[in-house]
Order: sequence, then structure tokens, then C-alpha cells
Amino acid sequence: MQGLVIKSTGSWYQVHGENGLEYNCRIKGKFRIQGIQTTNPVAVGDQVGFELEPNSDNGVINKLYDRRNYIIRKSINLSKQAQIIAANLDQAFLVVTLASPRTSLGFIDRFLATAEAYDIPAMLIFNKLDLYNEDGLEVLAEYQRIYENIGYPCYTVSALEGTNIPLIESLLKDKTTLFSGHSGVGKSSLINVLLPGHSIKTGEISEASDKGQHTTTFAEMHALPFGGYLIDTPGIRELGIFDIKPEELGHYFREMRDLMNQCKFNNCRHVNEPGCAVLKAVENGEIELSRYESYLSIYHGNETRA
Ligand SMILES: Nc1nc2c(ncn2[C@@H]2O[C@H](COP(=O)(O)OP(=O)(O)OP(=O)(O)O)[C@@H](O)[C@H]2O)c(=O)[nH]1
Ligand SMILES: [Zn+2]
Repeated sequence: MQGLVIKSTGSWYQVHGENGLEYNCRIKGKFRIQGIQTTNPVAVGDQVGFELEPNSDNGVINKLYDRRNYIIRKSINLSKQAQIIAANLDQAFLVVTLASPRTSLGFIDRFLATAEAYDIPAMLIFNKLDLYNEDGLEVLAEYQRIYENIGYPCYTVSALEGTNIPLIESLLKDKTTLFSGHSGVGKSSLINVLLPGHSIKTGEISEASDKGQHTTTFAEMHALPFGGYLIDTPGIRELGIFDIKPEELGHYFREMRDLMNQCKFNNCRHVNEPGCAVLKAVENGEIELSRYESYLSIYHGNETRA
């Protein structure tokens, strides 16, 4: 039978079968992403083949269907390994806010670069609209200008007051959408509004710190009442880019990607090279300075980590 993995706890997988029933499954065999070692072979969003164990309602996954895309992150304490967070996504929403606590441009840019790297359409959901004062609304206009100019849709909502929720529902309908966002933006509150009766805990899950105990957090997939799936990433603070070579980073900044072939050197890093089309565009304002600063920050961060 074929089915969709909707929950994973490490050794058990909940699979939504084609027949509409749900099965607890284990895994037999090895499924690997080429070239990358992963701590979990299968993730939410995966299409799998499975068969029932004799005299049991439990299944054994024996086939993994090709993934359209997937998101991975570095394993917390096994730096050479990656964890697959979710597969077969249609889009990724980053929930941000400009009020308590304001999401930084750098954080947004890292998320967008990650989404580009995985080739998943991304959009920004500005939550807590009810809290934006005059200054907040000005900042909102500035953020919207920056991101809509380069083709990332921006939406405003208030999970608290229910503002613009029907609009968000129409974007989610019949799609598989990953929800991401740093702690405190109201991601859980928003998800609770979209999934009535589900009640996701707000404000208490935290990922293990570098020094802390190893805890693995798994993404959770929820069927939306109006069609489609929402994938929550509880406890996952940030989706990082895994193993991107510094010289490839420019590809993941849309507005840079379109200009890079005009650089004088074809291995241009867009840092200080003569004849760099990206630097020129930053100087004349075609590329937003904040975006370029995020590029440099990721570039140098990756360099020191390598
Ligand atoms: N004023 C206002 N407060 C909100 C809104 N959405 C969420 N909050 C509040 O913001 C705080 C954080 O909300 P959560 O839903 O727990 O945020 P989260 O992003 O899930 O954060 P973690 O649970 O830490 O991952 C809570 O006190 C919420 O009540 C909103 O639209 N307006
Ligand atoms: Zn260049």
C-alpha cells in the first residue's frame, strides 16, 4: 500500500494510507539521500510504500518514493549528519513580527536563502498586526517594499484578532505548507487559529542548547480542515542552509542570481572583486543594502564554519 508520512518519532512513523486509514509503521531497509548521511531516513511529507505485518495493524515501510524536494538541517550533535525535516513541500511560510520581538532582516534573509536553496516558494507572514503603532507600520512598509520588490509575497495578520485569516486559508488550501518562525512571533497562535480544536502548545518548547542534552525535535504535519497540509516545526528555531559552498551562495539571493553572470570573473564572490556586477548594483541602489549585508554575513559565517 502507498501512504503519506504525517508523523515521525524517530523509530515509528504514522502513515496515512491511500484507503484513508492511519497506520503505525516501522522501517525496513536503508533509504539515503545521495551524498548526505541522515539521522532519519524518512520524514513527514514523504510518500512511502508499506505492508502490514502478519496478524497486526502495524506496518513496515519498504519503499520511499522520489521526493520533489526536502528540507534538512544539521543534526544538533552530529555535525556530519543531517536531519530531514520535511519532504514534498509546495511552499514555506515564514511567520515574522515587527512587535515584541521584531524579526530582523538578517533572519528573514537566511530563511529566504534556505528556501531558494531547496527550491521552495517562500512568503512572509507578518503577525501581531494589532500591535503595530505608527512606527511599526512604517517599518512594515519598508519590509514589504524590500521583499515584494524581489518577488516574495508579504501578508499581514493578527492571530489574536483573526485579521486576514481567510486570506491565509486561501493560500494554504490544497497545498503542503511549511511554517517556520523564531520563538515568540506567534506561530503556534496562528496555527491554532488555522486548526481549530488542535491546540498546539504555545510558548514552551525549546531546543537543546549546544551544551545541553541531545533532543531531537520532529516536524508535525496537520491536515487542514479546508484541504491541504500544514507542517509545523516546533522547537526548530531556524532552518539553516546545509553545506552550501560560499561561492554558490549568490545563487540563493534572487536579485544577485540574476546579475551574477555580468560579473567580470566567473568565480566572483561579490566581496571586493573588480568588475563585480553585484557590488555595482549595491552601490547604485538596485540591490538593497540590507540584503547584501545578509549575503556577506552568511558568506563569512559559512567561511569560518568550514
Ligand atoms: N498582540 C498579539 N499577540 C500575539 C499574536 N499572536 C501571538 N501573540 C502572543 O505572542 C506570544 C507568543 O505566541 P506563541 O504563539 O507562543 O509564539 P510562537 O511563535 O509559537 O513561539 P514559541 O511558542 O516560543 O515557539 C504569546 O503571548 C501570544 O499570545 C497577535 O496576533 N497579536
Ligand atoms: Zn560579483
